Amino acid sequence: MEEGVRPAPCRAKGGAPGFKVAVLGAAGGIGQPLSLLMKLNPLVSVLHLYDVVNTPGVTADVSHMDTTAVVRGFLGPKQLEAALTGMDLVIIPAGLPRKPGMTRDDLFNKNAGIVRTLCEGVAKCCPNAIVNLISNPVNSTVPIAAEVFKKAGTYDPKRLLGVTTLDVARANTFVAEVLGVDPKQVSVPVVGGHAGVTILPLLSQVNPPCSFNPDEISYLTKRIQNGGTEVVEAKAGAGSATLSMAFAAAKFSDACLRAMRGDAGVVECSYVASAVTELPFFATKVRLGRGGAEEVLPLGPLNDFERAGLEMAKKELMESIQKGIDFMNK
Ligand SMILES: NC(=O)C1=CN([C@@H]2O[C@H](COP(=O)(O)OP(=O)(O)OC[C@H]3O[C@@H](n4cnc5c(N)ncnc54)[C@H](O)[C@@H]3O)[C@@H](O)[C@H]2O)C=CC1
Ligand SMILES: O=C([O-])CC(=O)C(=O)O
Repeated sequence: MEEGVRPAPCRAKGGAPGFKVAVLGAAGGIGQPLSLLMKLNPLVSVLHLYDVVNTPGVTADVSHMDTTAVVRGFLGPKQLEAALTGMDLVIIPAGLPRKPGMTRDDLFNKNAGIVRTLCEGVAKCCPNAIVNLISNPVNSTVPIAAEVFKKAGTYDPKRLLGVTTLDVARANTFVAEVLGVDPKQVSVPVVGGHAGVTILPLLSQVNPPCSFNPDEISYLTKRIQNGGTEVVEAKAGAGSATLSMAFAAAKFSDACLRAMRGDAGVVECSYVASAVTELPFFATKVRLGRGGAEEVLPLGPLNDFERAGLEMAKKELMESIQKGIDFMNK
């Protein structure tokens, strides 16, 4: 038998400056590459990896990367509180992914309870942490998290952010393909929510300014709205987007960390508590700051096609939000 790993005889000099970040669901399809990417982030000094399975292996593996962050693993509900205590940022990709033929809402029954439990842990152990919520259906899980925090008396709407960065990444990629340019040069605002018609790309507000013909608008809108389903079908039962999602989550979390450090002008799309429409939650551009979503930015001018899309998005979103709130108040 191989010898076990004994603790290193450290000459401790105190912790490196930086933020303490936890990934909940760290052993999953998103969790593993996301943990790797967070270990690469120089703004992270401590990285806690929590899951109900397999975290010892993932932790041992990621911890051997010679980057600054100190990595610790936590396994199962008994270790949730230790995983969360003292965290500045909590990223949550825990929960079931879709299989072909399912909608994101079909995940509600399994994932609502998982998100509730994990957010109860956040409220108890790191009530001031900023939360990046990835678990689907995001349109409902963010309202669930808000209700958990309200019940615990810790709710600050600025600190709860639903991650919709993958919609923006897809929009940038597909628009760049049509325009024949590098996706890095393209910025497409995607508003609304994170499922089907609630994903509303604002092609009239693409930066740098450009125009599309009706065929391009129809193709791009459908492809962006169906990006998740495109991956689910291509994976044919083996899950949903994991690598592009880990990339998108790492990008969004890095933006949160830079804003928490005090960088100015950090703006990302995110699904947050919002007064931009009559709905209590909505994704738009938000200005990130030390306290999270410091300012929710307005929608900007919409064309007729986008206004019609907004009405469809709001109808579906309203039901998903109410379903999340009802889950917590039944
Ligand atoms: N917001 C977005 O844009 C996207 C969201 N997602 C969602 O992210 C979630 C995760 O997707 P994958 O990583 O592909 O799934 P996965 O099944 O590969 O991994 C999920 C992980 O969560 C863990 N888990 C389950 N219950 C838990 C609990 N109570 N506490 C902690 N961990 C728990 C599992 O053990 C597993 O390791 C899904 O709900 C999926 O729909 C996926 C892609 C994009
Ligand atoms: O489609 C899914 O189920 C996963 C997801 O949210 C995405 O890839 O956008």
